[in-house]
Amino acid sequence: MPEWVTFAAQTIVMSKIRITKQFNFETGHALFGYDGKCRNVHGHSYKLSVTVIGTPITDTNHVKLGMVIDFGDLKKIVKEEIVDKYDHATVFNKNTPHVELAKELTDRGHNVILADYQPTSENMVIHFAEKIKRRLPENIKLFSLRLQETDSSFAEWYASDN
Ligand SMILES: Nc1nc2c(c(=O)[nH]1)N=C([C@H](O)[C@H](O)COP(=O)(O)OP(=O)(O)OP(=O)(O)O)CN2
Ligand SMILES: [Zn+2]
Repeated sequence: MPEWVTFAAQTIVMSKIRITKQFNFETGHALFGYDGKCRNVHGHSYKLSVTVIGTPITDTNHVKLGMVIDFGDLKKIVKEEIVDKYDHATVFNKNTPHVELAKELTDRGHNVILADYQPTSENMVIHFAEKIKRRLPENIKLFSLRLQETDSSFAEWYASDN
């Protein structure tokens, strides 16, 4: 085997790599008790960036050779846990009188999510981190999440901070 091939293989074995996939979903929410316009029911085109970290597979017989995780497998997890649930749903804090509004909307056939927290981007990104972490294979770690509410506003979760 030429020397450069050995060198390349050794370099790949040693490297931890971060993989990011981005998602979009449209979700309504209201911040009960908030002292601004976001106390009203309104919506956002949320953008979620999911970054995981791991070592690319080196087994030459593995169908996922060279991948930390197949982007498609990461997409399946995030779609099932978050996008498919939150897209075109409205999130309310179930610990507030908004629970009545939520019930009325649900009874009328609307897609409502009752959260156990105020649905700020901070709390939503914490919740999403827990949901994604539970679905990742043992050897792949959630590195960070970035949840963007508007062009100028986003919240980030980093494993290293928590
Ligand atoms: N720390 C947080 N502050 C606010 C949140 C939040 O989740 N965390 N959420 C809201 C509103 O839901 C909404 O996102 C408004 O955000 P804001 O950036 O203020 O949006 P604007 O369009 O008013 O801001 P521009 O600067 O005009 O883009 C409020 N605060
Ligand atoms: Zn908002």
